[in-house]
Amino acid sequence: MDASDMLLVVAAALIDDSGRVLLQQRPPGKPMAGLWEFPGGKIEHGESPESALARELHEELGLTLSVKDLSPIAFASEPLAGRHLLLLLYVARTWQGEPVAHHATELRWVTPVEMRGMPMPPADVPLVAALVGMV
Ligand SMILES: Nc1nc2c([nH]c(=O)n2[C@@H]2O[C@H](COP(=O)(O)OP(=O)(O)OP(=O)(O)O)[C@@H](O)[C@H]2O)c(=O)[nH]1
Repeated sequence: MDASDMLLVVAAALIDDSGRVLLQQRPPGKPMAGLWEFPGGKIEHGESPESALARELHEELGLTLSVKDLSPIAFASEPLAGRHLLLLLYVARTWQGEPVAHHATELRWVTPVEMRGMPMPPADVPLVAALVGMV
């Protein structure tokens, strides 16, 4: 597999004071519409993973985060649509602003245990297991 077949995606588990995590629902018309995911997206050319994630959180939710607020906790490695997805999950407990769904159908704060009952992309299943142990 060539490196260009690799889809590099960063995502964040934003954790509030009561230990709930923010999920967003993928909108109709997109692949995996209706599934719940961690906010995030693809790393663009010239970006570090952390700066890509700060940009995505600003675009998708209107939040401002410093790259210092992002801590890596887990990754997923999965075939996806003829390519290979490497999904890097970070956690953040500090940010500025209130999340607003700019791209998603809906936002929901859930406990890691509640997350287990929500339909999510296949790559997210092991990430949820990792979160359950740490939040
Ligand atoms: N943000 C995010 N993406 C995920 C998660 N799990 C997962 O498999 N993905 C996949 O990783 C890719 C994220 O890139 P993206 O958000 O920029 O892609 P997209 O299809 O929504 O947008 P696009 O059509 O504008 O490129 C998608 O293929 C998405 O399905 C997750 O928890 N969060």
